[in-house]
Amino acid sequence: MRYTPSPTTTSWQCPARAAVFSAGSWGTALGKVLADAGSDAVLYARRGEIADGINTHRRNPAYFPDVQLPSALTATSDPAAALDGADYLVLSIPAQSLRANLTTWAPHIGPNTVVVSLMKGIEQGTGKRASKVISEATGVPAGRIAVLSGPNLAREVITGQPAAATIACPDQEAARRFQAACHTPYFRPYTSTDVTGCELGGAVKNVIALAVGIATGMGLGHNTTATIITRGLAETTRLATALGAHPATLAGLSGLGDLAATCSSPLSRNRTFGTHLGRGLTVAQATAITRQTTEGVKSAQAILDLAHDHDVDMPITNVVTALLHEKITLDKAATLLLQRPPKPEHCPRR
Ligand SMILES: NC(=O)c1ccc[n+]([C@@H]2O[C@H](COP(=O)([O-])OP(=O)(O)OC[C@H]3O[C@@H](n4cnc5c(N)ncnc54)[C@H](O)[C@@H]3O)[C@@H](O)[C@H]2O)c1
Ligand SMILES: O=P(O)(O)OC[C@H](O)CO
Repeated sequence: MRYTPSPTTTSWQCPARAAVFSAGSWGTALGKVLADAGSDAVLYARRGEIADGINTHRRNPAYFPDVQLPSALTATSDPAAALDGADYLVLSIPAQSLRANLTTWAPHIGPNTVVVSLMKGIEQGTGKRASKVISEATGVPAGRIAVLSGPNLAREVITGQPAAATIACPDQEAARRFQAACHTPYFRPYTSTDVTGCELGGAVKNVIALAVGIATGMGLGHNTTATIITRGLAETTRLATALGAHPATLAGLSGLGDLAATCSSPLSRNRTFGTHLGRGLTVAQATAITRQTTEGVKSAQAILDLAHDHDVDMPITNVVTALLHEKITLDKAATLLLQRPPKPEHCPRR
């Protein structure tokens, strides 16, 4: 039986105005969530034809041509117009392009606008999480920077299938307000103050999903993928807690929840990219057939550098990074993981 979402209710409606930058997969899906929650949502689209498609035909022709969008979700190609009077700036662009884009957009951010990051990547070269990049590039204080992360495959969310997420912000009131702005009968956000755990759970799960994809592409079965997921969560938790995260966050929606969804779904771009590698494609070949943002490919080295800086052992991330740089073969990757020295299952750093 197909799941049919119940009609949108008005019980959580709030008159917030949210500007979502930009109109890719997750931006469009979260824009619809905000509109369905009763918020006034506007998408910023770089390409005029996408904004036109949304305003005229209620469709995003590039990302979800088959999905009808609500009339409360509008679009513009003018960043200043999108940000005019916005209570929230919701950012959903590739993490590596964040700093440069914010330099252009920052002058239009209002003095009370809360910036919400949906991004699951770590900046190359600096090892910085999106919230830190936002604070540096815009001067917005930490209390006005939130992160939303969880098991949120965009196509499932935009078609109204039930999902939940974590909204983390040092200012609990700001998190609660954004929770109200995006709470619908099919999308249930929880609040947290653990921004570090939330962001690292989201970024590292992409690398672990690459590893699961590689194993799947090599024809390996569920014991192998379950082992990668479990040990992947262990190394994610080691890194996140070394950087100050609460361990419970990694067992929550933005940790285990997202890891489970991403590692098990063919909708995941990271898992799919890994599958291509596992089937023998080169990184260049896999990149050429991947049209959308695959954060794990760009963030793996930065995550590994962070781990080295904090003396944390991340064997799966290490092997995935070596494969992405074509320093080892697939056979060597399996050997490297399985022939590590024996150790107890639970160790804080190793
Ligand atoms: N798709 C999902 O299911 C999903 C779910 C949760 C989180 N995320 C995260 O959201 C972020 C965005 O992912 P997505 O899936 O929407 O990607 P996408 O590839 O579908 O869309 C990316 C968007 O960013 C824009 N963009 C691309 N390069 C840009 C640049 N250099 N400067 C400015 N804009 C640029 C594109 O025009 C597009 O609107 C990623 O960090 C991803 O990890 C995605
Ligand atoms: O398609 P991916 O691999 O970027 O994953 C999408 C989301 O992060 C799942 O929560």
